[in-house]
Amino acid sequence: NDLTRGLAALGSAAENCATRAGAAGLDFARCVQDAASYPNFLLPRPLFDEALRNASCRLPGASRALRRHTLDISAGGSDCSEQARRLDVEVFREHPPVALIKGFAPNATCARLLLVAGGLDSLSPAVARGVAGGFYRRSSSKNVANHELDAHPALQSLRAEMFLAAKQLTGYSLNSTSPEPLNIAAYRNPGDEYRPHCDGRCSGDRHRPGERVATSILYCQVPTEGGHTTFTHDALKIAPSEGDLLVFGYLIGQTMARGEAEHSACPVLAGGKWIATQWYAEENG
Ligand SMILES: O=C(O)CCC(=O)C(=O)O
Ligand SMILES: [Fe+2]
Repeated sequence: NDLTRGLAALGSAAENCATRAGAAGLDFARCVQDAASYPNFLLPRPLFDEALRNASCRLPGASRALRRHTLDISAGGSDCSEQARRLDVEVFREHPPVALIKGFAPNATCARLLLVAGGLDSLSPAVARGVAGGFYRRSSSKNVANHELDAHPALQSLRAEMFLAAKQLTGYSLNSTSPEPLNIAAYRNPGDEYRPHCDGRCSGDRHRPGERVATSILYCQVPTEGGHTTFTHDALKIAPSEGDLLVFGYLIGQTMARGEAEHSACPVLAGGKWIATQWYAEENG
């Protein structure tokens, strides 16, 4: 029938376009749309997004950075000394930004964070779209309350540095006085994943003061196979190392991005993965 044919066409168009999308400038979503003459088959939008996302997960190798630069951040240490750090940054997209900071957090900081969170066994099935442990988000997670985090100088400065880095890499003014809690998430079983979604409102309309505009993901454990973070609409496939921090924003001028904000965690194929996600709200709320 039409749906089956449409899905097959989408799938192969997506594979095809994803392989070619390594070349800068190719609009992956547009390529798939044109090749599969979507929406002629009248496929629901989520199926289109699924096809894009599955193709981006199956891309051979990872995306290459457009450019690299260094970032100097200095968060006041617990002894009030200024500790300046110079970090290597890989930029994968300029607007809205997607950038990976290499070696952001040492192993010991991740270990401390996990200890404070109560260990991986204390996490509960993650909730997405109001459903826990569902098909949409197969992982487990937990929020670490701000007062728990702030009780540990190493974690307090970890977060201070996250905010500095996120501000500098996005250029947004972010609310650091009342941050959202840090979210710990683990993908422990083969097939665990987080299907394509947006962290904020990917509505394409004018942004509202004080709403969520950026995300950072600290990768504390990366799987040996699979589990990449992908940006569905431009076939970006990020392959971080342990300790790296991914920062991405979803504002285009004063407008909330749409497809550019959509991302996913590909299914873990081997090994385990755990991350710490910080969501950032704009300052004027
Ligand atoms: O696990 C990932 O790579 C993505 C996680 C994510 O999208 C989130 O925590 O909002
Ligand atoms: Fe997300």
